[in-house]
Amino acid sequence: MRLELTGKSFAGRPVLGPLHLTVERGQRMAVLGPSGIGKSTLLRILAGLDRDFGGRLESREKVAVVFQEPVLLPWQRAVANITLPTGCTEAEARRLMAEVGLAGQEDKFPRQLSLGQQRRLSLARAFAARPDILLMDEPFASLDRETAGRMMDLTARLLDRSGAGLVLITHDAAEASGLGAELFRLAGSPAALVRDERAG
Ligand SMILES: Nc1ncnc2c1ncn2[C@@H]1O[C@H](COP(=O)(O)OP(=O)(O)OP(=O)(O)O)[C@@H](O)[C@H]1O
Repeated sequence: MRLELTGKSFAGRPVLGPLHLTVERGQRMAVLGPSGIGKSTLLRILAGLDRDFGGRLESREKVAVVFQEPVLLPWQRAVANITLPTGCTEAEARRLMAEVGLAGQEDKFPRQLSLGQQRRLSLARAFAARPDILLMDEPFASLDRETAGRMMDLTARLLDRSGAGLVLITHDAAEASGLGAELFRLAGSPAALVRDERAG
């Protein structure tokens, strides 16, 4: 996908741009930057959730989004939280649930799962959609270190296997490097995207 952003404003206040971003299958990039700089806004634009911007988004790829808070259907069991939005088979949903360590939890409702389990469920759902590009908005924030580490390993494994590309929004450069992502940083006002020097 390719974004040529000339500018993004909220109520006349410029937040982003101009900036260019391209990401393809197999390519991993992370976008860092201070709170309020526009990281989530950029991700929403890439996801096609915000079309009110100047410029052009060209995207032929299939995209899946993982938000910081798992957005699940509270009245549906875990397995249906994967099959209903993605159209994948129940067997595939169960296979993915096992892969993210949720075997045996298929018939539980989201409220019966811990936050870490809910996040793994939303990760399984994202991969069930067979995306070309996975967009993640601080998916490991507010998890304890061990759970965050396991989620990262899991994400890396699923990315390796599927060949999907990644745009990861994060505050944490170590997390981004751990996933093998090229580091970019939003900086300035309105924010531009610059390659992080640590990326080498
Ligand atoms: N729907 C909206 N209406 C008006 N202003 C908004 C809206 N969404 C975001 N903003 C503003 O745009 C700027 C960028 O917000 P954004 O959420 O993209 O930042 P962020 O870098 O993701 O921050 P954080 O790291 O804290 O999540 C902020 O100043 C925010 O207040």
